[in-house]
Amino acid sequence: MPTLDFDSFVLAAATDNLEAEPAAREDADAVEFRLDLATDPLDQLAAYDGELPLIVTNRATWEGGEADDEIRRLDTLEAAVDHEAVTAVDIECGALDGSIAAADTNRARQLRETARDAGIVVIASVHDFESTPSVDGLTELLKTASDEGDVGKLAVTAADRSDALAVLSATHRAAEAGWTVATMAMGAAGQHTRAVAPVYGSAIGYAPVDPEGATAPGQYDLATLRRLVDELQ
Ligand SMILES: O=C1C[C@@](O)(C(=O)O)C[C@@H](O)[C@@H]1O
Repeated sequence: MPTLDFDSFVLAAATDNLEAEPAAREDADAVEFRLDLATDPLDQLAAYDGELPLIVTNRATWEGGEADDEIRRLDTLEAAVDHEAVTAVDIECGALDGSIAAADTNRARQLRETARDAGIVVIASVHDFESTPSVDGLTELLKTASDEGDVGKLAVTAADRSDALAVLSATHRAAEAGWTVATMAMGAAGQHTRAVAPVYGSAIGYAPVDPEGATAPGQYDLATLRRLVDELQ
């Protein structure tokens, strides 16, 4: 099973069903397994014998996902990082930096250390499903996220081209500063950033394994994102 260091771009195929992994092999470098959307996620993991390394995500409801019990959410994530196919774990930045009052910050930090001890990359993520902050605001968020994780990930919602451009500018600034980041603007106005942000240094892109199963607004299908990224790089 290859491990990924995120020094070069990683295309993650998102799914709630690990049995679909063979369909992603041609275009993806990894699978993002969305535990919060999956049925029996730990059983699926135990049965996983696919080729692609896994990024495990158990997205909290307070960050746009479906995992609503914070203790159970982190327990499941901790059990998941034990699997040998797991190369990275996504932990919401708000759970790590204490900015979400309800989050069990200590647990999340403990999980981060457990993951690092096991050689697993920590992706500290921030999502904004409403809007796009200013370039300075985005840069600040990327700084915090990349301080908290090995990769700082930021997905915001673009209403127009200026928002999309702000995401690209902040990505460029972050890469120039030497931070490892992953960025994208969600929504139709931001769609092209999914292909273009990697040119400015974004280390991860996401597309659904099943085109009907998008995990965020504005995602391209997997083959399209692979082709666009490869052509622009
Ligand atoms: O954080 C991200 C990025 C994402 O929200 C996107 O916009 O493609 C998709 C999610 O599955 C993933 O966890």
